[in-house]
Amino acid sequence: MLPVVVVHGGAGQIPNERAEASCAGVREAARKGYEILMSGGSAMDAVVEAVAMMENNPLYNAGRGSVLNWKGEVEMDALVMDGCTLACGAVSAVRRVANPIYLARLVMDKTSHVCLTGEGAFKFARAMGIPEVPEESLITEYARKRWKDNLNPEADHVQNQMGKMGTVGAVAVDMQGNVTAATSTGGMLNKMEGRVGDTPCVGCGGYADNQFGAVSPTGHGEAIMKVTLSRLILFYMEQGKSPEEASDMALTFMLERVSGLGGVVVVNPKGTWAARFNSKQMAWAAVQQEKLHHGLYQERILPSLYSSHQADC
Ligand SMILES: NC(=O)C[C@H](N)C(=O)O
Repeated sequence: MLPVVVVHGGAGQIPNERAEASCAGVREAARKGYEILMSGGSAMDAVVEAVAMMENNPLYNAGRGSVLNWKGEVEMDALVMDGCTLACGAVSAVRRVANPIYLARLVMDKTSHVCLTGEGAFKFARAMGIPEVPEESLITEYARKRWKDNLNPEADHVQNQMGKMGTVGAVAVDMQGNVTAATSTGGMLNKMEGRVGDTPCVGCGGYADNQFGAVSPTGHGEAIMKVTLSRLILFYMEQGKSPEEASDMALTFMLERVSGLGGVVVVNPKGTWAARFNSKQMAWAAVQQEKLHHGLYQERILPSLYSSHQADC
């Protein structure tokens, strides 16, 4: 088994002026995760720290830089999962915390629950000593401008969300062969207040099981939930598919069945990994055997957003 960390910075179409920095951010996060693994750290520490680093980077739609809901507020979702025990922790629609991924991990470690939401999640953060941050500190000029532009009811929210910036996520395999997944997001641009996306839903916004592997997805949350994307990929892997084949099959199914756009990072317990997407771009990076791999564009074209498949019911 070969330890590895694979991270993504969201599926979509990244504006040219943000592309380079988005790619640099995922590379930095993957290196950070890998350093943790190489110093004997756990796969859980590696994915949580890689994701926290991207939450702190205002370029991504997670933590600082999150997109705004229709009222102009930040509500964030996050999930962690440990493939050794199937322990998982999540928060949804949480406000005024800098790193929802740390809070998700605390839900896993310190409670008997899997997911805490809204005000309850925020109160739990305070009880755990996580400081309250002003909402303003999470909001960037860029996010506010996009929110304003999209107040127009005619705006295509799914297309706009997918078009500009993304959720962050990571998967890893450590030296003990444990696999983990972590995902964090501000959700969909101009979403309704209280909207919960795929990210905190186990099997949708991430999954990890030492028997099969781990997945962290990004993309249109409602579509991801309808096909339980993360678990579907692991189901295909359980049937003998490689991480790449399983990802492509599941992403194609999501596109054809519910017109869903998105991308995933995936590992199996041996350390075979994949970063695949059916959107135009997804910033991703992986480190294994001291080698950094990274990308932004499709290498091999999957059915893309430009071929509009609609399932007939
Ligand atoms: N860009 C994203 O990945 C959004 C996230 N999956 C959500 O729907 O909340």
